[in-house]
Amino acid sequence: KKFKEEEKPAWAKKDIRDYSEADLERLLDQWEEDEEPLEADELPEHLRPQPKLDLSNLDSKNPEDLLKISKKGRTLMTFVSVTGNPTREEGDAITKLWQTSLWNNHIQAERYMTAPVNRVVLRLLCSCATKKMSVQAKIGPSILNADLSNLAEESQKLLDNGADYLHLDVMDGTFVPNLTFGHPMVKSLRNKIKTAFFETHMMVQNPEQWISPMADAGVNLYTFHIEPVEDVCKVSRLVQESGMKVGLAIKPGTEVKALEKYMSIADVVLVMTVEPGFGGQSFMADMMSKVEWLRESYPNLDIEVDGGVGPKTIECCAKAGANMIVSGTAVVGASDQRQVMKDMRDVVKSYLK
Ligand SMILES: O=C(CO)[C@H](O)[C@H](O)COP(=O)(O)O
Repeated sequence: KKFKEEEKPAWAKKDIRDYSEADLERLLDQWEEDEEPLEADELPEHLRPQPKLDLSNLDSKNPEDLLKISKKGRTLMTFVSVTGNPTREEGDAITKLWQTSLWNNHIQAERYMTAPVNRVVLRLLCSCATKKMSVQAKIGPSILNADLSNLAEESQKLLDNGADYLHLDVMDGTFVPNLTFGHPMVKSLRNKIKTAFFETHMMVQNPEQWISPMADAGVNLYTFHIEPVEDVCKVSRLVQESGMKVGLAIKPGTEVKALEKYMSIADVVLVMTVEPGFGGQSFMADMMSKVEWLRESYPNLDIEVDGGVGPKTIECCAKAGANMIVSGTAVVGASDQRQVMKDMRDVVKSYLK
C-alpha cells in the first residue's frame, strides 16, 4: 500500500527481511485489499452474477424444460431413475449412454450413482453456460525443447512462472518424423504434478490406440490430428467417454473446412503453424486465415495455435482470434519465462475484449 512516509505503521517501515509472521500476514491482507476486482466473467462460476430463473411453470417431468432451464447458464442438479429394475452395471451403462448423448450436444453432465442402485443423480452443467463465458487467453508452453531428463522440474518451473497449462508433444515416429514420449512418461509427470491442466498433442498415426492409457495417465485434453483418422466422430466420442476433452488438430496443408463437420464435438481446435515434428521452426503466418475463419464462425471456440509462436508472432495470432497459445522455444529458453508468458497473454487479452 502506498502510505505517506509519516503515516507508515511501524511494521511497514521495517526491512522486509526482518518481518515476523504477523507482519507478513498484514502485508498479505493489504495486497488482497488493493487487488483490482475481477471482471464478472473471470470469477469462478459460483461467484458469477447469475440470471434469474423462473421455476414456477416448470414441468419437472419434461426433460426439454429442464434443459431449457439449464441453458440459462446455471448448474442444475436433478434426480433421474432408470426403470425396469436394472442391475447397478446396467443402470451405469444406460445412464452413461445418456451422458454421452448430452455431451455430444455440448451439455456437460456429471453422474453420481446413489442408493438404491437404479437411481442416479445427474448434474447438468449446460454447454450454453460455457458458451456464454467469453474465451480466455491461455498460454501453454510446449516442453518439446526443454531438458526432458528434468521434465518435472522444467514443467513445475513453467507453471510457477504462470503457465496456464502444459502442452505435451507426443510423437510416434510415423505420423511425424520424430519420436518423443508416451503415456508412461505423462503418468510419471502427473504423479509429480497433481493439479495442472495437461494437454497431449498426439502426433500419432493411430490416436484411438492411446486414449485409454492417456486418460489413465491423467490427461485433461486429448488433441489428435484428423488427417490419419477415418472416423473422427468415433474417436472423439471415445475421448469424451474416457473423461478427457477433445482437441482436433490440423496440419498446415489441411483445409480448415475439413473440421466443419466435427465442430459440435470439439472442445478445442488446434491450427498448426509449422509442419508438426520439431520445435524451433519458423511461424507460418499464412495459417492465420484459418484462425480468422474459425473465430468468425465459432466466436466461443477455444482456438489454439502451435509452432513458432513467441513475442514476435503473438500479435498476428491474437489478431486473427487465437486464444490458446502454445509456445516452446520462446518460453522455455527465455531468461524471464514469467515476463514472456505475461506479455503474450496480455496481447491475446487485448484482442479478446
Ligand atoms: O508441436 C510442436 C511441433 O510439432 C511443438 O509444440 C511446437 O513446435 C512448439 O515449439 P516452438 O514454439 O519451438 O515452435
